[in-house]
Amino acid sequence: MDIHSEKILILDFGSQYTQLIARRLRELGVYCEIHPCTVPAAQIRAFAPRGVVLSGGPASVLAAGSPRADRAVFELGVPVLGICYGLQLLAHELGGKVHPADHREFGPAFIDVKQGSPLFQGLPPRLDVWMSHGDRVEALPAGFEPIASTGSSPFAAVEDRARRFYGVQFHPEVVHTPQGKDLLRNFAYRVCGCSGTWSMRAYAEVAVEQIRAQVKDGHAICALSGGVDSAVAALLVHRAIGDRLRCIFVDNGVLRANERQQVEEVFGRMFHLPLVTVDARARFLGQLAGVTDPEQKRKIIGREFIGVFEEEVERLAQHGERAAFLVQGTLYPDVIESVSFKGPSATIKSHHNVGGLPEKMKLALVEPLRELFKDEVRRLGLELGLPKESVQRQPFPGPGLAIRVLGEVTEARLELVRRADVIVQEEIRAAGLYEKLWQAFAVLLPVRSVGVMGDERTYESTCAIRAIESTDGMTGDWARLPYELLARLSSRIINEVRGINRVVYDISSKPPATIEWE
Ligand SMILES: Nc1ncnc2c1ncn2[C@@H]1O[C@H](COP(=O)(O)OP(=O)(O)OP(=O)(O)O)[C@@H](O)[C@H]1O
Ligand SMILES: O=c1[nH]c(=O)c2[nH+]cn([C@@H]3O[C@H](COP(=O)(O)O)[C@@H](O)[C@H]3O)c2[nH]1
Ligand SMILES: NC(=O)CC[C@H](N)C(=O)O
Ligand SMILES: [Mg+2]
Repeated sequence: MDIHSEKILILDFGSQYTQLIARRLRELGVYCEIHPCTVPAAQIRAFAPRGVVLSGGPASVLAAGSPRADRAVFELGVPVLGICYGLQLLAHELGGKVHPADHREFGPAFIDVKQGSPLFQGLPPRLDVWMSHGDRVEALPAGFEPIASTGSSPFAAVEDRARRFYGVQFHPEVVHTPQGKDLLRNFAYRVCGCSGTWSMRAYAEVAVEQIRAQVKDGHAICALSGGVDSAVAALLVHRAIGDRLRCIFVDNGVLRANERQQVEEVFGRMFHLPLVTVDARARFLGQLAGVTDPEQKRKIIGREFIGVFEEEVERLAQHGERAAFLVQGTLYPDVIESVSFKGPSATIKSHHNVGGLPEKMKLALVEPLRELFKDEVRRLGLELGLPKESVQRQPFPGPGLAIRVLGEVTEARLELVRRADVIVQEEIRAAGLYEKLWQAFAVLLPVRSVGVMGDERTYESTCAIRAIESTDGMTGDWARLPYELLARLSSRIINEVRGINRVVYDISSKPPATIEWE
């Protein structure tokens, strides 16, 4: 079965919404990939798309050096949909005219649709849309006709039906264009001839076959954290190669309450995954002793993880098991971030990175989730029988509580944040908010303050609560938790966790703050 026979190529010109185009198409059961607009023609041909989408972008096609796609896209004989900058590029490249508009359009607008185009089939004659542009198309290339207009622009949507080229000035991929998904469905199904064969079930089958073909012999190791990504990757690989998989869970001493027991329970006893827990608490805490700098903490943890995995590979070798493969839960956003059209970005914090592992240990990578977004991984997890609690688990960073204990990481301070975190988890769940929030957790600050409890003076630690709404962790807003919930959190933590006498709520969004405090 080739679930990749219906593929759409998205060329990225730097729009903030490019990923949304991919999500919408995938929701429609159409496999697609985002590539930088600079991708060479040979690669485009090899990808063999059923259609191409040109994304929006911040540049103006009128500016010298603004991004272009290889002209081969227009010669593939497949449909093209230009969105915003993509439309302007179509017009500019094929002989039309683009100019800065007198009236820039930002925000909601409506378009009047000329009936008859496959792009608008089944849609009403007037549509609410979302605009965000300063340039506009003033003259169409030969062969093109307008198919929708706004009060201020006659070319809100255009087509060259013979060549199957389409362009829209608005953004069908954003939720503020309520029927945008129908338009994208029309493009994918009616214009490109896709039928929506991409599903998580089909994906799982194909992935399992591919893993079998890749891991023909030898063992594969997988660092299993109990998080969604590594769990789903491990389950897929286990399906493919059974007990040639060795999962390694590291108890690094900075886990949350009961985390080790839960992971062993779910993956060992429930899924019969061959799981080894390495008790490395002393090793990690020993190395972290006295360290307060966040980057240094992260680097130590990354290094110790690698050390533990190396020792495990060595131990397997002594038992005659040659580990030749490393399973990683790399997701599609991780992949696109490294190939994006946009330039390299500054290092904000070093995410503990198991990525340092393979080269050093000469293991081939098995990354069965490389094509998926987080919500797709969650659906795949359900498909593979992972319990709902595991699938909906909020992300938990590899460096664990070490980066949620600001200042020195000691057993005593870890215990404070652990106990506060249990209360946060309980109350957030009880309020029915766990799945709505990207993350909610407690942070122990290196600050003591004066309080009065039972007529006694206290001078104890401060705990901050972080609750964040986000779709991908890249940006986020602090959650407007109900006051009653905040009150309960504060009173429970202060009453139940001896050593904390003050609770504060973090009201910073990302950016400019980050989600974790270190
Ligand atoms: N305690 C641990 N033991 C073994 N491997 C770990 C541990 N913590 C993290 N890892 C490895 O680091 C990788 C990255 O961690 P990350 O938190 O990004 O992913 P995850 O834990 O699988 O999913 P989630 O993002 O939902 O927490 C994990 O996929 C896992 O391979
Ligand atoms: O596996 C991980 N290793 C790390 O080193 C790491 N640091 C942050 N995070 C998680 O990533 C998301 C974004 O976090 P920040 O806004 O703090 O950068 C949030 O979801 C964080 O919990 C990590 N995950
Ligand atoms: N959102 C976009 O693609 C904008 C395209 C172009 N930069 C303009 O302002 O018109
Ligand atoms: Mg994790």
